Amino acid sequence: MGNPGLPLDLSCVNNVHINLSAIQSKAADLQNSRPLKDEHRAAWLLKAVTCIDLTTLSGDDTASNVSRLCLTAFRPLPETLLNTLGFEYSEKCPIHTAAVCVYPAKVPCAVNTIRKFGKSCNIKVASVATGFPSGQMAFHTRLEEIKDAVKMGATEIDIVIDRSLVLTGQWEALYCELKEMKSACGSKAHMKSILATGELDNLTNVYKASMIAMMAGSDFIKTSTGKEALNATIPFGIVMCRAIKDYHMRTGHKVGLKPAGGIKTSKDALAWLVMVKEILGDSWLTPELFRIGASGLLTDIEQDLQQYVMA
Ligand SMILES: O=C[C@H](O)COP(=O)(O)O
Repeated sequence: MGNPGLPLDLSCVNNVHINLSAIQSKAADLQNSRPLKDEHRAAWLLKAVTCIDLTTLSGDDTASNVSRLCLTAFRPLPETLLNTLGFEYSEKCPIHTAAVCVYPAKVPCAVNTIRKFGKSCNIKVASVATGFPSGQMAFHTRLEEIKDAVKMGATEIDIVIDRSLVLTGQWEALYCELKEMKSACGSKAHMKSILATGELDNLTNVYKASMIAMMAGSDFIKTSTGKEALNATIPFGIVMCRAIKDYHMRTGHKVGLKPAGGIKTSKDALAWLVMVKEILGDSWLTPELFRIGASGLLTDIEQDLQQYVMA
């Protein structure tokens, strides 16, 4: 299922150098590109909603706030607002977030709530794993955490990579760890690999870690945990999209992108959608290939849509 991966080929990473100023200038071009036409803004914001992995990853998470999160995933916008925009919540339930994302201990609660209220929507339950957010746990413990989350019903596992393997150039060791993690996910769960880009020192490492993660079978590559000092930025996104494009050209396989961490405004969300459209094309703008991991984005999208309908 998903990305089968490739045998390790270090030639994909050995002679790579990513030019920081070229990426910064691409990011500036994207920022200065023509704003979205007003008549398309609502459609893009609704698209963003359907691509959200609605997240709660707090030390004080409880069963009730996880259940509430699942209900919000099921009905992310007020019904009146949706109706004004020409949509409705129906049996087929077209407007819902792609997934909820929680700690492993909260997977049973999320699975039960989604089963009860949102089954027809196919909202996925994603669990972070492998010692999130630091990844600094014994390897066997990290693998067990994946297996437990899958057993409890998570169908997407957001693993964190061991950043020390990137910082010391141990690409083969990183590949081997990720291969074992992918196999711990089994045939039913997708693996999303969190690179923690803000801790990888430079953009060349971001490209290399992206490539290794895809070769090892990651179904998505994800920027950040939301806990690093520097989280999802457009320059990181550009480099990851270029790696995804190179991997696609080489294998024909489409790997997804998940920016996460600090994405809080509709403007941020639209910037990511525009960047993905520009580099990877429209076919990546679906929940199968693009997610936004966010705990606090929906409120701003709702306010933006309210203003849009009042204008
Ligand atoms: O994986 C998702 C992130 O943890 C969400 O980060 P955030 O709380 O900054 O939106």
